[in-house]
Amino acid sequence: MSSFQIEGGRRLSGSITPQGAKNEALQVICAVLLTSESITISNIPDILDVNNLISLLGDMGVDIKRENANTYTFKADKVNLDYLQTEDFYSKSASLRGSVMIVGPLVARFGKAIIPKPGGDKIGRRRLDTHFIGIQKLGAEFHYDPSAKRYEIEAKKLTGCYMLLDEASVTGTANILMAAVMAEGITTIYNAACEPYLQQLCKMLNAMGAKISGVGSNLLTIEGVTKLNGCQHRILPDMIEVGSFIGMAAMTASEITIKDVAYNELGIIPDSFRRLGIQLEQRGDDIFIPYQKNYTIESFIDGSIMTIADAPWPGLTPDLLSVFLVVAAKAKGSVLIHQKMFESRLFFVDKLIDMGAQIILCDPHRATVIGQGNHLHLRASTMSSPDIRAGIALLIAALCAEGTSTIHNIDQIDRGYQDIDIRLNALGANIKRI
Ligand SMILES: CC(=O)N[C@H]1[C@@H](OP(=O)(O)OP(=O)(O)OC[C@H]2O[C@@H](n3ccc(=O)[nH]c3=O)[C@H](O)[C@@H]2O)O[C@H](CO)[C@@H](O)[C@@H]1O
Ligand SMILES: C=C(OP(=O)(O)O)C(=O)O
Repeated sequence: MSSFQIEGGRRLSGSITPQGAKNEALQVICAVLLTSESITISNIPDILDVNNLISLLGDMGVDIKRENANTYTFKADKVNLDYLQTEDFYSKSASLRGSVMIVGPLVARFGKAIIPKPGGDKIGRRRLDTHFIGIQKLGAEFHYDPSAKRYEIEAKKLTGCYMLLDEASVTGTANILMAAVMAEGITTIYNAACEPYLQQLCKMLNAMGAKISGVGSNLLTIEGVTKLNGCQHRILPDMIEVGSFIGMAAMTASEITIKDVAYNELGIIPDSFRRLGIQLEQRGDDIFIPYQKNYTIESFIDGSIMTIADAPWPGLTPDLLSVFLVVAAKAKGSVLIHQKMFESRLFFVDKLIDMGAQIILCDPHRATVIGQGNHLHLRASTMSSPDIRAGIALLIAALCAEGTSTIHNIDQIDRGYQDIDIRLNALGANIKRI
């Protein structure tokens, strides 16, 4: 397994363009299973998770043509359902979380799906109840085989209904939506997740002939159709990458421009960084982050200590809290980072503490960061990346530290960040892949 060797203490400068969004790519690539016609998707990021899903679809018999580096055409006219019974399918689909979203399309189109317990980050319990209860409500039957860790789903017919989701699960909403587009009658999904990537999925499905209304809200109404057709779709820039670059620029006192960020789709992300005292300017569809000698965390209006917490969209995405946490260590002032959704995502703070950051892990969900401003001199360290977002946070810390750090297990970073070493080296970083 590869590692990164990072010589810290360099300022970055120049422009960087975010890749296409990983979490949108995983949704819309699964949606190609809903039709036998061709679907062309552009701005697909060249990252491990997405490539694994594309290869899984190829093994299932989907015809895949790579038009250029980031554009693919998919044609699912000969899906081999027998492949779902194989060991190969089991091990490949178990390795990534996004694969669970093949269930909705397969049940909608073929009345049957098999899926192992999916992979993805080990960041706490990650239940799938919302997915399965929703698809069950449409008329599917579920069996979970605990010894094989495998779900089998079958439906003779799917029928639309009203459902109130027990939580606004992102992949759960996507899965149910993809099952419902070809169910008979009307499905109403209340407490639906509504983040931009899900809106993108809705737009793509509507372009394929689906009838979804309420897009962007937490109440989706779907009028079932009997058949969907091909379409063309472009994936949004990755907002988690955009946020990671904002944090990286601030912590390394760099001046950079992040190009073509789809600013209007970033929700509360820019303002949340501003609350840490980080200046950023919208310039057209770019974000300019000026050189800042230091940045000071705001207090709440009543003078109490700032909290940065995640919440379902349009709240702050949980996937950026690790970045907020590391960046706060070099701010002036204190902040409570409250990771409400996942219970094992903050343990990496031990590594930051080893490097010299002042952080108290209050419990698995909360960490208090006492920012040291320019008094913080992080020491280089050797560490291992426990998950994708802790991985990028450690990389940011290493870029800021004095000396040469090593990060092992960088597959976890490659899972979500395309050629991150090459792209950051182009800004002046010194990262070696070893
Ligand atoms: C492949 C993909 O797209 N992964 C994303 C997707 O995962 P995923 O779709 O798996 O995450 P879910 O939205 O289902 O929820 C994640 C966790 O948050 C909890 N929860 C969820 C909703 C809610 O209203 N309250 C609540 O506490 C759930 O219990 C669960 O433990 O959405 C997560 C939440 O944005 C992101 O971190 C993941 O990067
Ligand atoms: C948790 C994440 O991914 P996944 O859901 O694929 O594990 C993430 O992208 O931060």
